[in-house]
Amino acid sequence: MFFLFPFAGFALWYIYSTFNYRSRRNGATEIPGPKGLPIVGNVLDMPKDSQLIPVFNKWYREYGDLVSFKILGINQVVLNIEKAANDLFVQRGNSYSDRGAPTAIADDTWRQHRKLLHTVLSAPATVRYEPFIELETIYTLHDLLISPEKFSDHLERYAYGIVFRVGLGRRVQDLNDYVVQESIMGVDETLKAFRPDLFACNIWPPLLHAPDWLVPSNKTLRRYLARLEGSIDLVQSDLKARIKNRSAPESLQKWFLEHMHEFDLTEEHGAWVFQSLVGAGTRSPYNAMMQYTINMMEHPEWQRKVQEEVDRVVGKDRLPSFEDLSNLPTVRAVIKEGIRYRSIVAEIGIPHKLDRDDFYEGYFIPKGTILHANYSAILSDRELYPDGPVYNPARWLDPSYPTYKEPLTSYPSLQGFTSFGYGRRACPAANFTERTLTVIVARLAWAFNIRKKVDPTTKMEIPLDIKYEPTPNPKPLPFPAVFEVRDQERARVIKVEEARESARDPLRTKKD
Ligand code: HEM
Repeated sequence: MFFLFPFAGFALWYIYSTFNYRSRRNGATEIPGPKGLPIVGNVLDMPKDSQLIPVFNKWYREYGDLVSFKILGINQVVLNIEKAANDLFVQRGNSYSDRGAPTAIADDTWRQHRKLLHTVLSAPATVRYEPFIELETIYTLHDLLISPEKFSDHLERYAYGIVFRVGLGRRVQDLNDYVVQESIMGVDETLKAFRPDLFACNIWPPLLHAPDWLVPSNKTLRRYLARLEGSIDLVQSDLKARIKNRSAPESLQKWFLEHMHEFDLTEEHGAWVFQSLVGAGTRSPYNAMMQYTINMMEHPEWQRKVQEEVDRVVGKDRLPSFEDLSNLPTVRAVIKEGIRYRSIVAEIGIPHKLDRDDFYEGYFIPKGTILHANYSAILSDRELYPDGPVYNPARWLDPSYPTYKEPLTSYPSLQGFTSFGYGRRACPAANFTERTLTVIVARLAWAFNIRKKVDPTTKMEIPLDIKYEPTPNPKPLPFPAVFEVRDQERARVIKVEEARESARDPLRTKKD
């Protein structure tokens, strides 16, 4: 009997909100979009096992710059042009900055979280961690030298290695680390929760209290949150024990615990902030490195250009370092274009939720609407990107393109780039990402040729057929690639550096 309550509640809410909506709209036009079915809306238009981008792009072609659809009575809007994303997410950021996902932090403390994130990820703060970052790159080059076929694991370990070392003062030796495994699970589940059609309680919060047999995603969500809390507790108590016995190395979380009085946050909040750093700060850089791998195989001419630049600036006898980055615009261009290209083929933004009724260009956008920036459309805009979806790093290096900016010692840069989001929810780590990605990519280009695998029977290169998971910020599904050290002298430099730097690693334990 009780299980009928959510249904009855839903029906009443649906009828009420339909009538209420008409009066609030006050004669304004509705944003055009595909007509859905009664009650369920456009649920059936959502592809269960593939990406949302093709659906959003099809609607863009059919309905225009702004498209609206509904999932179980909740309005959703897709923004297909930069102007609309800027006008709403940036100019009216006060009202368009909620997340609206069950795993997102929903209370008002997120503003304090942002303050903390901006403080710890600011340029001066991260410069302190450059030696740690270089150390992680050396481990990665060494891993790739020893077992190049596991390139995907090594690049993922780098992404985790950086955030765990800098953020939490933990070393990640491999992906089997328990806390890393829990984080990978956490990131996977969080990203699913940001899809408009998964996690029923995301769409209609009272369903969180429905029985599991009725809403199976509730069980998944509870299990995931419990595991996540367990791993956060583990990291936090481990760190506190090490602070107490004075063995804790420098890390952003240690810094927070020592400066907590400057923020209106508790220890638990702080722990969640650093969990969000792991959640948000591992998948995207890993994807960017995988995209670099794919692009170097698909565009060997750009691999040659990057290697020529790195060799000219750095030479053969030492690894590229942070001091070289301003002289490596091609490396930065290849990274930025890779992120743009990936956003076009595989990423929608993380949704923003509107917290009041609003009117925009004659349209009514009701309170509670979930808005998605369609990066694929925005980053292929013909005015800014004349050759649209083509992978072309020259657009950042050649004055004939509208995206070119000088001086090349600073540009291309990831600061303020669309792929990092908009307004108050924009990625706080563009600078941190820029530095951690540029140094690893410069070192990868210096050390390895990346090429397609050759079929031993036909002796022909195996063509790439890259597919992505069906979530926002998806991982590419496994694909083959060959990482080949460029020459034995470079292999020697990597081995020498690894031996020297790992001996100095403050997080090395006796059993390593
Ligand atoms: C290629 C690398 C990266 C890309 C493309 C990227 C992109 C994004 C995007 C699109 C958002 C959502 C923005 C919005 O809602 O409008 C975001 C949020 C966030 N990113 Fe990044 N990011 C990257 C790397 C990182 C790294 C390395 C870290 C941390 C070390 C990080 C930490 C965060 C955090 C904490 C948020 C949530 C902010 C909030 O909700 O208030 N990101 N990022």
